[in-house]
Amino acid sequence: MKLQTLLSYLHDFTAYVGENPTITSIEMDSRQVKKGALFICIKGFTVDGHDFAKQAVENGAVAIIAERPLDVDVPVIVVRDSRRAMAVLADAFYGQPTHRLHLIGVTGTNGKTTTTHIIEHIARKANKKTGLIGTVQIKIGDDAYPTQNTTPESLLLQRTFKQMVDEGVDVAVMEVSSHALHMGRVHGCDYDVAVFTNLTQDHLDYHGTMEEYRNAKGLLFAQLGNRYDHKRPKFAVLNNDDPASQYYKHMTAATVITYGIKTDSDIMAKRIDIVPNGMAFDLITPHGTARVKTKLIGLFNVYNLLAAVSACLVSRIPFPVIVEAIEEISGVAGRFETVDEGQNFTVIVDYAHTPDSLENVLKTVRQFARKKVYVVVGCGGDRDRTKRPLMAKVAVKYADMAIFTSDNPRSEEPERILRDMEAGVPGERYVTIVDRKEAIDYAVEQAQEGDIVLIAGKGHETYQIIGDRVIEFDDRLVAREAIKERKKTC
Ligand SMILES: CC(=O)N[C@H]1[C@@H](OP(=O)(O)OP(=O)(O)OC[C@H]2O[C@@H](n3ccc(=O)[nH]c3=O)[C@H](O)[C@@H]2O)O[C@H](CO)[C@@H](O)[C@@H]1O[C@H](C)C(=O)N[C@@H](C)C(=O)N[C@H](CCC(=O)O)C(=O)O
Ligand SMILES: Nc1ncnc2c1ncn2[C@@H]1O[C@H](COP(=O)(O)OP(=O)(O)OP(=O)(O)O)[C@@H](O)[C@H]1O
Repeated sequence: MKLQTLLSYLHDFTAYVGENPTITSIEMDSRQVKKGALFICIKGFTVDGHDFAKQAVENGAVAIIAERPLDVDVPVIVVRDSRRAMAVLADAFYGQPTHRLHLIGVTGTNGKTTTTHIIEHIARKANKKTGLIGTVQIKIGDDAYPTQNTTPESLLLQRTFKQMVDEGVDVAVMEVSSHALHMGRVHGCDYDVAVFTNLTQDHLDYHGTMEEYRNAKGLLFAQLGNRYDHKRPKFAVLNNDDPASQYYKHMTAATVITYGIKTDSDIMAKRIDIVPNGMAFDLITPHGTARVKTKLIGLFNVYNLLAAVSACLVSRIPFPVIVEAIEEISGVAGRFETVDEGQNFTVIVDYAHTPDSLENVLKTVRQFARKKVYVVVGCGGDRDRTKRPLMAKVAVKYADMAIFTSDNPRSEEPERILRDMEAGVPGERYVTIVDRKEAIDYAVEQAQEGDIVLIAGKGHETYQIIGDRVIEFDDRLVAREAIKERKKTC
């Protein structure tokens, strides 16, 4: 594609005089640049891409997008916000792939991964070829690819959508983080359905206030009428039991479909019961009503199921197919995943890493706990500090024994993170063990017949970030080993 053609998609840049080279690729990392590339300088959080423009040119870049003029021998196009410009250019360069996909975006503090996996499962049951983008992985059909972010940067995102189109995907479902919405990573995406799960405290280190956080999520539902933004969705699927939905309802131009348990909604769950190995509830929709049984556990998962059902119904998946699919779905990796080595107590690994998700998961554990509940929990470093005392409070409130430990301390001193947690529970009973493996071992050693050990915070993750080291660490494997060890010594 010619540079000038590509630039015609941008409406906010400083015109340049010079050559009109053919662009054969777009890159944001100078190390990936090959001959013919358009290099986009992104001001990062750790380094500034503008500093790598010369290296990009040496590697073959034929034009540069930047936020300021640069002294290089190729055309430099100056834009106000290169991250947002990148999203528009990537969308154009890859042939606006989301126009050719049925795209479902899921946002909310908790439940994005679970809801997207349920939607993927239902769509597959309806014989659709699916694509999935989220925290755990990127999937195209049965092929899985690792990913770093919940919502990737726009270049990877649009490249992935293009691959999905090429491989015949019909339904693409993705998690849309508030960071991605705020940074413009999803600009250019043409959503058919936008889903909201819930809004509770998280990411205030980035967004500052709950209002800003709510507004960032709202961008998924808004029609801002600006070519930089993603198109408005056709349907907005909103959790009627969450107050933030009222705000999104008023700001969206999409057709609103609501779901809920407490508030009268288009799609509802009633008569929710805990049954052996799962739950049963009446699923009430405009397309039919059925008593469904699911292997998923916890009221929060009823919400996730309702969100997914609503998205699938507006995506014209038949009700009977949805019901059949729900009954089959087992859990999502690291979400309420049990570790079973035949021991006489229960060990659950869960990704709960916000006060609200920890509370939900502990309430669920409490519902079926016959004896003591142990929780092993920590908080991430370099992330929202205000969550720490709140998570400690929740742990102490619902568990018989809370064991505070390290999550991913990143560049922070682990002891300092733990002190922040402890500040939330003065005078309460808890144990602090900095080393996560030792903390898990301790909980497993303490557990007696019928007890439940919940290991919270890292779920599916297979690593731990301590300082600048990324070490192999999987709560499920560590717990499994601890249980085996315990059995040997018993
Ligand atoms: C704060 C943030 O969003 N950071 C993201 C960002 O990293 P960064 O800005 O630090 O990038 P950088 O490393 O400083 O580099 C700046 C630029 O210089 C370029 N560069 C760098 C070195 C070089 O030699 N040459 C070169 O060209 C880089 O390619 C980049 O374009 O760009 C990276 C590449 O795309 C992202 O992986 C990274 O996300 C990190 C991992 C992250 O944790 N982000 C969080 C805040 C986030 O986005 N989270 C949300 C949701 C989480 C949730 O819901 O729980 C998410 O969607 O993941
Ligand atoms: N609807 C929900 N409401 C509250 N808590 C939930 C809900 N669904 C899941 N959870 C809890 O939150 C944890 C994370 O769930 P999930 O991975 O589906 O959310 P997420 O939005 O993708 O999180 P993240 O963006 O941080 O990856 C689960 O392990 C569970 O404890």
